[in-house]
Amino acid sequence: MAVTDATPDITEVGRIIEVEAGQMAHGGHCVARHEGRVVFVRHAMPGEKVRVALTECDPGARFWRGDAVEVLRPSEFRRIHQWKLADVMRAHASGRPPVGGAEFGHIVVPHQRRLKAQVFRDTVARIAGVTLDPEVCFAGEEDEPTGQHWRTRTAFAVTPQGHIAMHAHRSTTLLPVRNMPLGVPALDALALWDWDFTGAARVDVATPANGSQPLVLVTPTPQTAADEAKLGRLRTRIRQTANASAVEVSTGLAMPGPKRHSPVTVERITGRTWVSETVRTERGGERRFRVTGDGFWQVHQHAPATLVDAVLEDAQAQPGQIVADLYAGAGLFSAFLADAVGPEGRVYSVEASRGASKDARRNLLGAEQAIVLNGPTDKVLGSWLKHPERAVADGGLADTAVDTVVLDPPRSGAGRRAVERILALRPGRIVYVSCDPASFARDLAWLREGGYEVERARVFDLYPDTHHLESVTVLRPAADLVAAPGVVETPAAE
Ligand SMILES: C[S@@+](CC[C@H](N)C(=O)[O-])C[C@H]1O[C@@H](n2cnc3c(N)ncnc32)[C@H](O)[C@@H]1O
Repeated sequence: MAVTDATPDITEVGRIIEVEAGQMAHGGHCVARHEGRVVFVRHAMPGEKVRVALTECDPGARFWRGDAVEVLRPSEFRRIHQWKLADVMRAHASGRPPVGGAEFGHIVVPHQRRLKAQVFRDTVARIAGVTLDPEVCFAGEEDEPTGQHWRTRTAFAVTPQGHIAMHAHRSTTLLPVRNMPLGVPALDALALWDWDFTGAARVDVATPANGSQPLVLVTPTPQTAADEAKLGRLRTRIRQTANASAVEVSTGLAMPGPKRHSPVTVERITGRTWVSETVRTERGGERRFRVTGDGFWQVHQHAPATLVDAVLEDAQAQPGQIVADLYAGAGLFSAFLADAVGPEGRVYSVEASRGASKDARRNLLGAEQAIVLNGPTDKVLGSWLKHPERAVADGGLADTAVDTVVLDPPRSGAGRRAVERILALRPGRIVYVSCDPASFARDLAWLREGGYEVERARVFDLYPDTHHLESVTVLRPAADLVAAPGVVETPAAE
């Protein structure tokens, strides 16, 4: 059943064209041409000949979009999509769109990784003007996993009838779901498809990788939030269902603040408003973290340990050094970096979200060398540059230099101002963790203009069956570097 909330204002949607799929591009689509026009084709693979159902095809548009719904000449790396609702072939045959979020499910996993590395290389070369040859890594120990059962964080929309659902790609169409194969098994065990979420707009689920108590966080619709009787009914239904559940589960309401950017308030219904995560690393030992309901946590069950090991390896933090961990969330990297620099060193854990900084303070308890600074990165760095003498007790640098900057910004990247301020600190090493190759490439171009060069780049497949990728790149002042193998200048796009 598809619940369509809006009809796109496009002509000829659904028309079938035949194309040869070209390179995989950032965003998860192959670039193809039809009668001189570029068509972005999802669910295809480079080199395949496919029939495409157009999903956006305004006659005046520079490019169109479509889904490959029939394969005339398949790639040797194609497989049958393992998630029926996300499989475009079966969806098309039953007259509905596929759910978004598993657009690489038709590709065998090792080839998904090759394509992600190629997308990273192409995007960085086009935007930053440098060709990086990244090492390709993945999370966990499987050599050739199915690509499923890895998500510990999942967000669902809610239909007007109160059922959890997912959106079709670039659409307001809601598709109710009865399983979520990318989720860890604990997600299916909750059977959220049988809960009644009437009055809710969104449901966020955290199913911790260590198997501890999951948390279901329900965001009411604005109408429900404004009506105490409706909100009360939603609360009661959630409490009764959670209490009757075979699985012990925490539940809460995520209440938006009065203004658009006000922080969300998490109200407990059952259990607790946070989850516990355990991160077992090779380089830094094991630590436990507390993450409040709406706070950021890496999505893949093995991502926290994988990224901590990568950051520790690349940062090479030494006892007594000063490290700035920017966009630090609940203090994941800060905690391990604090152990690496020891009591003589210092780690500044800089994070904009108040809730995440509160978690970071708890997670870093006992590490006197870790200083949590709550505020936007560019503002914190701006105040360091303006008042370099400010005392450590006041969040300042006390006239000391920053040895290493680790940054892990959101999808939009760090942006010009933050990059300029990182450059002004002149760290000996910058470790850039990114989940978006385009914003990373834009920031990288500025870092290179500022005199830094890439020493090493790695692409991590932390989002199997999707087009998303994570990268970890180390930069050092160009003067300190002998040209790294596999880094080649390419002309940047205008
Ligand atoms: C990709 S997450 C990384 C969190 C952490 N490094 C981890 O791995 O758990 C990005 C974090 O940046 C925070 N953030 C977003 N904009 C920010 C800004 N301008 N300054 C500081 N933190 C910001 C978000 O709240 C989020 O916690």
